Amino acid sequence: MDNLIKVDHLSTYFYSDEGAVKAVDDVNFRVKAGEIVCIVGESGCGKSVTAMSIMGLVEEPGGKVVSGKIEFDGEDLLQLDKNTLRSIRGNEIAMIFQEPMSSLNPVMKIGEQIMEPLLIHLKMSKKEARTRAIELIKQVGISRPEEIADSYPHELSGGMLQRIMIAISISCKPKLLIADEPTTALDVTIQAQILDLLREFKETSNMSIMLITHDLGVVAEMADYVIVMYSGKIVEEGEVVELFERPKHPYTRGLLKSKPIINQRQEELYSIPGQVPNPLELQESCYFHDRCEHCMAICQTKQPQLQEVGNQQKVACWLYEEAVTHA
Ligand SMILES: Nc1ncnc2c1ncn2[C@@H]1O[C@H](COP(=O)(O)OP(=O)(O)OP(=O)(O)O)[C@@H](O)[C@H]1O
Repeated sequence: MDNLIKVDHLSTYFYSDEGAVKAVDDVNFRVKAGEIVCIVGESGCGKSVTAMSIMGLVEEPGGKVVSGKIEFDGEDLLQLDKNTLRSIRGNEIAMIFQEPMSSLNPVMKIGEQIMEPLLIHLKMSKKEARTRAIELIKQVGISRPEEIADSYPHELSGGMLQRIMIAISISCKPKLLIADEPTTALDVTIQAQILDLLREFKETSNMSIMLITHDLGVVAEMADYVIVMYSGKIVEEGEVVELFERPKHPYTRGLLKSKPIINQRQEELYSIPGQVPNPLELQESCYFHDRCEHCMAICQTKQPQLQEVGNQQKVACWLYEEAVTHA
């Protein structure tokens, strides 16, 4: 499969009086055509900022993509002017956010909001766009589409609004859909329906999806490939089955251990001890060392690099250094 997007040495920082936060720090990954890549990790590890960097939504002077390349369909998005990037955004690359309410315009009818990208990017006439908007509402599983098209966002439930966001995001048949915690605010049944919908579109249109989540249940169900982030860095990545069956990084293992198991009564859910380090106080060390039960002397003074440990799995952890150097 070809790479649709290739992110190389991406670093995005935020600046404040207290210093620079390396929200994304030298991150490399690929998303192939028709593949679902999940980015997983606790809050604050850089998942959303990775997505915002791809979308060109990191705003200076507070934040800045300080280095790297984001090759999409052979072009470096970071080198494009604002207008070209805007024409790619919402058209070839679309994004769904966690809170549909904050992405929709409260005073504009649903139908008009779905029509907008069709008018702008696909240059449809108003009549064509309206017909297509109604089709899209139907396609995301909402009945009475005409009535819904003439409603305002506050008249719809959270699950319906997220379906509308999906309708908007797929309206121009994007090659890449970035979904940032698209189901976190929804109850489990609706969550499953929304995930099914995303998978269905991926399968029928060969769209690639970059799915950001902290929920390993969602990862297990959706991902082809998984990227685990911690404190702005990728600490492990691999094919979903491999990563779930043979997790290497103690952080990944901790995340998996804290995942509830279906049909099994658990007295108390495990949680990784400690907290994500303050991004302003990161030292030259493995950032996970003070939460890690396998911490060695080297982990406290030197940062491990991401290395291949077989079967396309990569890990940044000193525990595997020997296996790597003797391989
Ligand atoms: N606009 C901003 N200004 C300053 N710092 C920011 C900004 N946006 C993100 N950050 C910082 O960048 C780091 C990474 O944040 P990011 O939102 O990418 O995390 P995340 O993994 O997506 O977490 P969550 O699941 O909570 O969204 C955090 O330390 C965060 O505080």
